[in-house]
Amino acid sequence: MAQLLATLNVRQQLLSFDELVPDADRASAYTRFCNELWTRLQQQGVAVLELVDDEEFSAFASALETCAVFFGADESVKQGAQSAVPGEGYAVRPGKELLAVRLGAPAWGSGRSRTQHAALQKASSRADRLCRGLLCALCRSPGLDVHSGRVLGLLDDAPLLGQASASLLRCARYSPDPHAAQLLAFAPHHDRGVLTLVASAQEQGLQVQLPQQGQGAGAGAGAWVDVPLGPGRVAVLCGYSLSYALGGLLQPALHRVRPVAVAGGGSADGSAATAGGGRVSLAYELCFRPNAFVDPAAITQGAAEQLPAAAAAAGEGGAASRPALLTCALMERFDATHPVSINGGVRVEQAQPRAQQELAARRQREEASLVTDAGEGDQKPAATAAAAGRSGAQAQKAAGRGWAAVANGAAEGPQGASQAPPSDATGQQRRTSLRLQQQQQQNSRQDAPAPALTGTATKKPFGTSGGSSSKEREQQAPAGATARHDAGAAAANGGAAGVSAAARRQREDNRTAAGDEAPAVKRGRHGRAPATGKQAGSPAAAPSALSQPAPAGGGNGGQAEAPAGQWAGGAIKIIIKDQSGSAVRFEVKQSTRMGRVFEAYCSRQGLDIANHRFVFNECRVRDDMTADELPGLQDGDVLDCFVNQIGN
Ligand SMILES: O=C(O)CCC(=O)C(=O)O
Ligand SMILES: [Fe+2]
Repeated sequence: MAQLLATLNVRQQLLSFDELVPDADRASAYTRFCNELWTRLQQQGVAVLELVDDEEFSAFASALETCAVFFGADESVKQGAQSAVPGEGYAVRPGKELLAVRLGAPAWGSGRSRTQHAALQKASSRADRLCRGLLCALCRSPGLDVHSGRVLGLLDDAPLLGQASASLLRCARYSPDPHAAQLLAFAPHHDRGVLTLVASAQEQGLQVQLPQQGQGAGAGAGAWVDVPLGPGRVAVLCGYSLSYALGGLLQPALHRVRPVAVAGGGSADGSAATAGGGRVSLAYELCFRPNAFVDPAAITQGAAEQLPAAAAAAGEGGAASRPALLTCALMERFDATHPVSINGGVRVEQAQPRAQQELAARRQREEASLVTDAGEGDQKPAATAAAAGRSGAQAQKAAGRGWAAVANGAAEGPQGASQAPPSDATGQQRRTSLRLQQQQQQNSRQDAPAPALTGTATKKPFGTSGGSSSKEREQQAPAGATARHDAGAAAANGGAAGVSAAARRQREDNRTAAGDEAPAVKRGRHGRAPATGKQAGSPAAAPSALSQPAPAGGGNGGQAEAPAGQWAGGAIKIIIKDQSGSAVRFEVKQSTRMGRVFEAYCSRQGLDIANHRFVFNECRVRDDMTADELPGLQDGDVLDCFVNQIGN
């Protein structure tokens, strides 16, 4: 079968390699494997591994069965799969159900749930081992040729003793509903992690878009192709974190899931793999640990000779222009450049009644001292506009926060890594190209029936896909935005929380000014709303002016950057926007603790604050920060509110 030619036999060429004395033949077979893997990821965005007859696949197969049984169980069993570990648990999303498990996390539920948890842990552990082997192979490939420790050293130790790993196994059952078949089951997205392994008993469903940028871009660029799965096969996809770490030498794979008709009817054949109907899949996402220091320049230093040219071809300036970042800051960057969750806009369940009451009382007390007003925002996701319009200097400021975290002692860096804050001189160019890429991706999402992956890795084997499907609609992926999913976010961002915990401030500001009517939010340069004349160090910025309504759209002469003394007058207005574009405006003083603003915002919007995070200049804003601690915050600036979703 043609597809088999495109698969890589892992048993012979990867897993057994390290166990055997590498004679010359084996060594060259291994080198070929490494090269094939690298080339496929570069040219196709995906490699399909053949695990047939390999006991490795049995863990995946039994985990797929376990998932099918779980998804076929009644609600009480599913609701029992709740966990205190961030990002874990069971969730229902449009067109699918999801179950997420973190390697090393304590079991949830009891009885059968525990057995299921154990089976999923076992599959995670196998997948983790496989991912590490593949990562090692990529580093050893002639195409890259860097010491594998530079990348493997950014992962957490596995298994961790009594701790949940940053890596995550995400199980999905897609709806067997024929109406849902009109929609994409998983909208196009990048995975945020390092590598993702996908397994499914069904051959069809997963599709990848052939790279449009970088060395891999060639014939058929931008076309959607089927990734043939089924028993014994595992797809390997490059995630955002690896792409960043390698300075863009590999592009993150844009992939999606088309719904496929899978007959229900349970386990008449003795297999539960189709219980209840619908395609079942496993996606193991290997992630860097939250406090790892990802330094693309250090990682790719001295790599294969063709890399400088490849980096230039990657269109984003290569490793040199990618600042070294902690994983948690990298994840904020991911969120800011992938503002739309593929399951976006899902309101999370309300908190428990008692906790809710307490929260409400506290909010009432605090809200009395905050002025808010709702405004109509433009419908473009704020982070996209901000990311696209930000200057290199601003991006550098944002990157600098990663360094601040290092100073707080939460970070580690590879030996010999440069300790100077990196520059981001081409940030603007990179973001522009990113936006272009996103637009191109969006444009090409209407492709219809895709060719399957075939051929060898040494040539670009794919033709363009023809036609377009008017039936196909994407779920919740507005124009201009590349969708993301939030797997791994909680764990990775947990590092940010850890960084912040020590520094909680007690000084709070007390009262802010009286309310005013919300003007429509307009963005000026750098994605900012026009500054008003009463602030930003203008002569009018006197304390007495604080109790006056802010003139809407008043000018400061188009000044993009406020003078350093902008806080001298005391307060500015900021805007918080959610992913739908609706905006709420707040007036804050220098010493206002941002947590209070977020609580007031969530209270007003009926949101559970525990499930939301706030981002300014691509970096998460911690609750304990005061307004003047947000570098560059000016009157009219927009903070984005994102939903932390469970397991996807
Ligand atoms: O179900 C699949 O085939 C892929 C799922 C996926 O892309 C993900 O979980 O990130
Ligand atoms: Fe994915």
